[in-house]
Amino acid sequence: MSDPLLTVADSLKDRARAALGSRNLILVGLMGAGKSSVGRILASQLGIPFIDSDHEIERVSRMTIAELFAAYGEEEFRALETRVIKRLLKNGPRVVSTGGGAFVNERTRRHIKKGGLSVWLKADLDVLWERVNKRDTRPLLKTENPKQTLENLMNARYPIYALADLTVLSRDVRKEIMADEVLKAVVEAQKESAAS
Ligand SMILES: Nc1ncnc2c1ncn2[C@@H]1O[C@H](COP(=O)(O)OP(=O)(O)OP(=O)(O)O)[C@@H](O)[C@H]1O
Ligand SMILES: O=C(O)C1=C[C@@H](O)[C@@H](O)[C@H](O)C1
Ligand SMILES: [Mg+2]
Repeated sequence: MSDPLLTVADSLKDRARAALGSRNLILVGLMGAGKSSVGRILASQLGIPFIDSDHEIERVSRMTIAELFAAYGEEEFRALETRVIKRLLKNGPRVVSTGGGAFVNERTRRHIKKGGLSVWLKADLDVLWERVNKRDTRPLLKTENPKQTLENLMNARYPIYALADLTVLSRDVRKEIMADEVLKAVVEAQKESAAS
């Protein structure tokens, strides 16, 4: 006999995959929200490719994000990020995890809105801080008081991230559970748009 729990999980993946069609699933949100790690799980569950825009930027430039910021400054980095994300979204369906500032940039946001379904992984300050303070690779957090900087970024960016199509609360639960919550949100959104 088939395991009823497995059947439910399979049908969630299948329903989310069907709801997505040829659209990309694009994760946005602050550093540490889980875009890269949850994105990878989502892609494997949906059976579609996963791409992380920060990794792609590092691959094409053959520099780290920190080196790019140091050598060219944030403005040049954002221009490169816009171009890379525009290209990544051309061949859906894919799961695309974006850098923390991507959706805040108006041009990049336009490409994301056009390129698929955007999901904001929203987390509170303590969850984010617990996750990001373990590594010092993030140039924007190289300040006197990085936790305060993170809070300032939250205040400035949360109203913009809220423009994403869907919002999923990123909590301190396993990444697989977070991925399931994203799949459920995708299915629910599809049901709502079919009903309207
Ligand atoms: N649900 C979770 N539970 C526990 N740890 C998590 C969870 N999600 C992410 N993490 C951990 O938090 C850290 C940051 O996650 P991740 O790199 O996925 O975030 P991000 O949103 O891609 O950040 P960035 O914008 O800096 O790339 C990683 O060490 C990851 O393993
Ligand atoms: O929040 C941000 O603006 C950033 C987040 C990272 O993903 C990188 O894209 C870069 O460090 C900038
Ligand atoms: Mg990431």
